[in-house]
Amino acid sequence: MSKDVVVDRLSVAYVPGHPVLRDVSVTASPGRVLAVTGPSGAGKTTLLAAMAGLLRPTAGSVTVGGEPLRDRDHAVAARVVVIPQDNGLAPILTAGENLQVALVAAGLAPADAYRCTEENLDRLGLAGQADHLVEELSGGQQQRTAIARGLALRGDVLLADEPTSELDAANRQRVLELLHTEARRGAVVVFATHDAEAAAGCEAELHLNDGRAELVRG
Ligand SMILES: Nc1ncnc2c1ncn2[C@@H]1O[C@H](COP(=O)(O)OP(=O)(O)OP(=O)(O)O)[C@@H](O)[C@H]1O
Repeated sequence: MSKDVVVDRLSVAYVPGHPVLRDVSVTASPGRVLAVTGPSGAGKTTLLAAMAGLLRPTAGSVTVGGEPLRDRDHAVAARVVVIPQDNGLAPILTAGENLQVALVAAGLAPADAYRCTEENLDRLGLAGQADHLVEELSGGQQQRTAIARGLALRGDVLLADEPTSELDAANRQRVLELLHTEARRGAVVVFATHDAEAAAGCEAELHLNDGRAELVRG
């Protein structure tokens, strides 16, 4: 069965009566990259959080493979991987340990987790940083570590929140190519971005403005 992520007439409010997403509908499909664009505060992070099972809708639903998402545990079981805007790295661990811990927690044997960590740090140009504590990494290196961790988990759905915001031109290009590679292996890929050119390179683009959505392409 195709594992579409279907957002259907979704509304989300942090404060009752003040929705930050209103009646948003969009379908993200395997093999395609959906960019979520819109000004600061438009609701991009909120939409990704709802698609990750992190926020409960006030109305409407998010379904993955036809099943309404109940919570984050359900989303993890449905292999929905998140690369958060703040990177979500454990600062007391090294870059490598941040991947290994996540991979072992996801069920990999330690030897496989070690190999997968090396491979994915290398894909992000971080082979030399595996043993560095997160606090010893630059902002861009931290962001690439979080992306390496997200890719290593090989989700069926990959949700990335502004994954290129801290990157130089070469690394931005590298990360965009990797996101499209994830889609080519059959994942659903959704990323929030302020980068109009990156969004234009995606199969679909959803533009949010003040919580309302318009599918501008796809
Ligand atoms: N935890 C929260 N509690 C209350 N309001 C929140 C919370 N998180 C976000 N908001 C509000 O929801 C709205 C949408 O925020 P969101 O972070 O989804 O926007 P965004 O499009 O991702 O912005 P940016 O591009 O700046 O990251 C904003 O008005 C924000 O102030």
